[in-house]
Amino acid sequence: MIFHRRIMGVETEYGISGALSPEDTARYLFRPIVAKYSSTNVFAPNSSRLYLDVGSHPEIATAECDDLRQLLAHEKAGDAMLNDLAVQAEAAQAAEGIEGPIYLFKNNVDSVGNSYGCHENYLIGRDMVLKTLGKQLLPFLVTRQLTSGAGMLSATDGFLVSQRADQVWEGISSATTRSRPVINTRDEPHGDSKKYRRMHVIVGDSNMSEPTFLLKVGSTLLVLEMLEAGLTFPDLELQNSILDLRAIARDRTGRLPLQLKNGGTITALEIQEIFYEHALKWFTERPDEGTSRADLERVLDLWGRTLTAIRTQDYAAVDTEIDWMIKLKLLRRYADKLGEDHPKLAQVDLTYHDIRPDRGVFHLLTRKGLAATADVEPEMTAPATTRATLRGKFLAAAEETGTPVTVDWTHLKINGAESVELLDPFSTVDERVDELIAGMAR
Ligand SMILES: Nc1ncnc2c1ncn2[C@@H]1O[C@H](COP(=O)(O)OP(=O)(O)OP(=O)(O)O)[C@@H](O)[C@H]1O
Ligand SMILES: [Mg+2]
Repeated sequence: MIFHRRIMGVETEYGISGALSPEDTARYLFRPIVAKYSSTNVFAPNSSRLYLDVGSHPEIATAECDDLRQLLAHEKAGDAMLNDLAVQAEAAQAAEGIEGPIYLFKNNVDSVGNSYGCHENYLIGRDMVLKTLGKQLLPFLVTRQLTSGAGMLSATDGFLVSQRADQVWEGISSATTRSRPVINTRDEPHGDSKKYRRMHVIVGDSNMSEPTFLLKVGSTLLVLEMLEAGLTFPDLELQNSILDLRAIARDRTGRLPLQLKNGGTITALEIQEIFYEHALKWFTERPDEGTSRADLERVLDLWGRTLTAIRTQDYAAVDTEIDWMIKLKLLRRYADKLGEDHPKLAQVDLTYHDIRPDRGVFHLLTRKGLAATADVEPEMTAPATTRATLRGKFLAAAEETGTPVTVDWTHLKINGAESVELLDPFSTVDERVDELIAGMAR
């Protein structure tokens, strides 16, 4: 089965810091949520999930989206919601005499080396053997950091293209996400398990740059479609994906030879170029469904320009669009002024990811025209084109009528009554939900 219109969602974990310990800061952050819902694990009005997992990293999992731009709008809504909570928490702390800013970082590694994720979820058909698909996808995902990494200064190895490259330990695994595979095959479809699977990609970096986010997810959507369509690719299986992942992060030229399983070598840049060339052709054949042609065209355009920039080692054509190149350029400016070893560089590396619009370095670069945007506004209402709209309506009605309810990705329930199960993430109408809502109004 080929999903031209595909359900997808992105989970983003944020780093937190403030005057208090991360645990205490997170407690302040979630105070308004706990006051309203008596829980730190809730669904927001736009149908996304907001929660505090172990390790005090606030997380937003976007609602089910079926369009690339919509997904970015929901991802941005996550930033906006958490930023609001941080502003409130700062005020609450100040009122209690605890002075100092609260920072939320959309990055993937903290100053002591703990890592937290940005997971992508893609719906695929039950007929796909996830292990086989994963094997074909792995070379793409291992090398995708060249276009989509967020970049970081490592204490020992200089500038790395990706934050997550050193944090992933396995290729494909069904164990918990804590073993950090590139692809997690845990069978939790959040939908009809006879029809669907949910592919859980763990290897990506969180992106500050909107064009980079669109390229990261958009290129993956195109590659997934091509694999579902059974297009034949050369055998790109790598002998040692995880070592390669680390090596690629350290090689901005993309030219390091990687060992192929079936003999011979290939470079990361060549792997991306193969997928890109196939995608160009696929784009002319695929039906115009799901993400718009205009948006996919932009993805392909940026993908091609980025690969050219890496091939020529002249980043100028994309260094306002690709996260790691935007950051590298900025760090070089500081290094020229202050020297390579100046502590300010690590601080800039971190504050690049500060989500506060009036303070974060990335946002500053945007205002100066040094980082491009995709002109997408945060979306505070549920996606109208997926199951998320049903959850959104249900939550809105519950709020309006003061009805206590419990929801998750596949269930809507008025407390004390039977729950309604929504197994089709593509479905936007359901009489049972209408009845539940009508029942509330009575
Ligand atoms: N059928 C589906 N196919 C693809 N993605 C889906 C589907 N249903 C839900 N999603 C998305 O999957 C994500 C699930 O996020 P959540 O944080 O709850 O992940 P999880 O892997 O189930 O749990 P956890 O992070 O707690 O381990 C959301 O972004 C959601 O939009
Ligand atoms: Mg999650």
